[in-house]
Amino acid sequence: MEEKPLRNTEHLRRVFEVTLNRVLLTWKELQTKKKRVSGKIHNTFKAGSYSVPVSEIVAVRETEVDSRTKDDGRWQKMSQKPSEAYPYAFTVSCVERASRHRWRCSDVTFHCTDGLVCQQWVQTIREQLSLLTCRPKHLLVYINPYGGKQQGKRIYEEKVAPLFSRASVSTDVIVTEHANHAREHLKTEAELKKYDGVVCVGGDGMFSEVIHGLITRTQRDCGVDQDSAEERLVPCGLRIGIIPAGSTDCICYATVGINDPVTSALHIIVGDSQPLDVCSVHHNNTFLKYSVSLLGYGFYGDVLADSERKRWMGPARYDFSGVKTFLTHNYYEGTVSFLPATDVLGSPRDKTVCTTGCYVCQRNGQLLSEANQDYRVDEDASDSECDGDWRVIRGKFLAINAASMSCACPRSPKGLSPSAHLADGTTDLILVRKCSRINFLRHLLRHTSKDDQFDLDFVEVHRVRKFRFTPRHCESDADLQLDLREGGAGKRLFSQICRDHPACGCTPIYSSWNCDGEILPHAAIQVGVHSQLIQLFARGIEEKPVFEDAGVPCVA
Ligand SMILES: CCCCCCCCCCCCC/C=C/[C@@H](O)[C@H](COP(=O)(O)O)NC(=O)CCCCC
Ligand SMILES: Nc1ncnc2c1ncn2[C@@H]1O[C@H](COP(=O)(O)OP(=O)(O)O)[C@@H](O)[C@H]1O
Ligand SMILES: [Ca+2]
Repeated sequence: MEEKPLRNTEHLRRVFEVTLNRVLLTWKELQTKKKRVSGKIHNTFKAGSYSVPVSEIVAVRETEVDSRTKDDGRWQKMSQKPSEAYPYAFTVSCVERASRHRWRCSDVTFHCTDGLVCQQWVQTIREQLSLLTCRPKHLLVYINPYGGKQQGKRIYEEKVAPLFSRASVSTDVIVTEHANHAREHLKTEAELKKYDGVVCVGGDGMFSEVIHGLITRTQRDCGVDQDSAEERLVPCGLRIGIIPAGSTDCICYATVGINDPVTSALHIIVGDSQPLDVCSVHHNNTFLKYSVSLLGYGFYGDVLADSERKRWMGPARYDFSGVKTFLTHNYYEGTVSFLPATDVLGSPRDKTVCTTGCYVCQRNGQLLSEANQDYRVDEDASDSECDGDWRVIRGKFLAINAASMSCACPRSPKGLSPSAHLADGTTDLILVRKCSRINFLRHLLRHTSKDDQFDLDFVEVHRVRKFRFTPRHCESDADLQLDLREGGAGKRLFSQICRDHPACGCTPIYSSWNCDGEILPHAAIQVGVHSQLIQLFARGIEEKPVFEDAGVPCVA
């Protein structure tokens, strides 16, 4: 569609030619300005051409024309009122990129002389928007009113709901009444066919509830037994959106680039899709949990366990428990076995970062489905240093972390594994061996600086498809006999008792797993990555936000 001339209110004294095709809405300035250079008058073009991708238009509406106009923050009368010269107007709301991956909804108003033309513009833009089938129309929203600083409800009502309604996205909203409310509702009751997606308002724990409900429901509907670690899981049909209102918001931060509710709402509205790997966690052929970000034993498990008792502190509980756990300096013995991902592009220390449209994720996803590989956990893998493709490492560990994504968050903007990929079918297994407090502090501090946290001789990192961990005390009878002879059993039993009595100061022999911020009390687990099992309303982190802080959405 082509029309001219139209005016937009950002530049009220300027006339633009506005064009619309399937991809772009563009407005080009028609007016020239006279400039005097060494006594001669020259015509010069000022500013020029502006455009916004149709895919980033949130909504369009006819606008009531006011006889006043705003200039530099003050209302002024113009010599000729726009309402007289251009009595009709429509407003396009679109995505505007601000700093640090933040998106905002910005309005551009176009004035014209003819009412019919104005209506035609609105109708045509609406038609274009209706062709964008990736956009959700009806969403199921769960709000955790107790997540983070307990602002979930307010954040949704004040920042998100108005945007959804402007974009004509309808919603069914459930404010959860107890933990696991969302999970159970999704598993059993929710009429999923009605919706184009599920949105959670909360932190990583709330997201975890939603994926558990959705994945479990999908597997049950498809007759897949979740208890079998070898089963190929069926991908979920519904996309998931996260409105960050939690304490760490790592999943949101690592998939969008920022934990900002308006940005996430806009990614949902424009219908972005980002596939995500999911780890399944089993113990002896019993399904325990799914994880998409961090599975952490030792340090992060202990931080979480301690912090859960201090929920009343809000997000600051992690800082308190972080310092306390650091000072406690517990290490844990056991065996880590893993299946390295040898046939993939990328490695944990290659300094690449997973970004929008990531080639590594696309290629590895493709390779996996072509090869239709089935990496089965070899239950007979012995304690040898290398067993088939599996590698086995025994030792004393301060932390065992599996990062299936970077785990970037406000505390560590580059994350636990800065080069981990969202959808490459692997997880980065980070082993931090027992070391001095000062060395461990060096390692931790490097999460917050440019220095490489893996470049330390007590830290190693492997990109893997599967792994398992067996704590030392349940390794084998032979170990138990040896331990008994060494007088270890008493200490061990004592430690087991003292786990529940931290005041006595004994060193516990077990940690627990931090599974996306939820405590997993089992120490012995086996983990497998399911490539691209779920889809988020996100697009990964945009490499170079185009024209940051521009006054208009996109300057051509
Ligand atoms: C002395 C300086 C220490 C600096 C250490 C910085 C390292 C931070 C890495 C944090 C990785 C966080 C991974 C994400 C975990 C979340 O899933 C989990 C739950 O989030 P939520 O549901 O939103 O509450 N958060 C945590 O486990 C907190 C870990 C904090 C560790 C200090
Ligand atoms: N209404 C509720 N009351 C209490 N706990 C809830 C409720 N809804 C969800 N939860 C639980 O709250 C926990 C933390 O939620 P989350 O949204 O991740 O906040 P945070 O980031 O502060 O941990 C999750 O384990 C979730 O299951
Ligand atoms: Ca991954």
